[in-house]
Amino acid sequence: MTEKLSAAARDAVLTPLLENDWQLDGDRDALVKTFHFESFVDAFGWMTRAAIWAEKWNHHPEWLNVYNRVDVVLTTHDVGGLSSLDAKLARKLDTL
Ligand SMILES: C[C@H](O)[C@H](O)[C@H]1CNC2=NC(N)=NC(=O)C2=N1
Repeated sequence: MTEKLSAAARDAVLTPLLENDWQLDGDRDALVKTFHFESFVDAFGWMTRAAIWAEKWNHHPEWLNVYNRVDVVLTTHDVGGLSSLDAKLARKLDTL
């Protein structure tokens, strides 16, 4: 069962991500980050790799691709805010 990140867990989980260019959208309790690539093909290839992990974990990003840029929003719709799954997916997106 996915649960919202507790107040106690938030700092430890979110601090490394915020230090790696993720930002908090406080209105939606979401993590947001823009990824830049050399080309559309690079961007779309990265999205394809990300999509495989998202499907494997049944946790899916909201994202917008414009040419070589991908704007990503991570939040957990089922709980109305951030869960550990968002942090897990954020860390994966940073490594792909
Ligand atoms: C029914 C299905 O398991 C759920 O809707 C999953 C699918 N992917 C999801 N992705 C995200 N980001 N949040 C969710 O709450 C979510 N829930």
